Amino acid sequence: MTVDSSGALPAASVRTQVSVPVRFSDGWSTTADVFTFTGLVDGKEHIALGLGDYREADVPLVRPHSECLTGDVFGSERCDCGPQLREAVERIAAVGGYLLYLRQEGRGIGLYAKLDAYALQDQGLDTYEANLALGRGEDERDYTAAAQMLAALGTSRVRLLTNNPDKSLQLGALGVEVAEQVPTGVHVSDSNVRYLRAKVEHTGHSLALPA
Ligand SMILES: Nc1nc2c(ncn2[C@@H]2O[C@H](COP(=O)(O)OP(=O)(O)OP(=O)(O)O)[C@@H](O)[C@H]2O)c(=O)[nH]1
Ligand SMILES: [Zn+2]
Repeated sequence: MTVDSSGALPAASVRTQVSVPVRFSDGWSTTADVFTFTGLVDGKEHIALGLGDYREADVPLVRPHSECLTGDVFGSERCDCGPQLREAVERIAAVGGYLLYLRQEGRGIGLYAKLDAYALQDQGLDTYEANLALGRGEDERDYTAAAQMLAALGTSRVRLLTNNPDKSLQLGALGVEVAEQVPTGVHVSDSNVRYLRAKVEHTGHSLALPA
């Protein structure tokens, strides 16, 4: 986590706000206000989507979603990212809030390293062991930029849409008041069940999986 010596979050501000019509392949559609930022600590091009009546929401529903090119864009079934993203956009639009699309591919190790980790998983390592075998952390994500984005959007209190306790802990430590951690659905398949089980065992994700 990155805060200055006074413990304050470095200031960021909204750079651009632009309206984008969104339509998923199943036909469901909405309009999102897409926000870009200046001053984010890691210099990455994270975006926020304002969905539904986000301006009016008392405590907005917020999902910090880590980028997964294979799952979000190509529909890979090795993970649950694509269905979680689809679910999150609709649920947030229903009540008002933000989807933070964070450029933290591969839990922060990047796309090529994630694919290297997949190759190691095919030899028997689990998703966390594979990162370590590559000389990387199990999970290298830092949510300072996410906290900056929320501050820039004028949001200090959120309902956090996640099963990942580390997202709540880190954002809480960065000054975001997490009024509630709201679980996402469990999108389990034969292809991703090992990956989901490893999340429960290694990082305490709140996921009810079949025995
Ligand atoms: N290193 C690595 N990253 C993976 C693997 N499978 C998926 N990912 C990445 O894991 C991240 C998943 O992020 P999120 O969808 O925010 O999921 P999460 O941290 O489990 O938390 P919630 O979904 O909010 O409960 C994405 O960045 C994916 O690219 C893997 O096998 N190895
Ligand atoms: Zn994924």
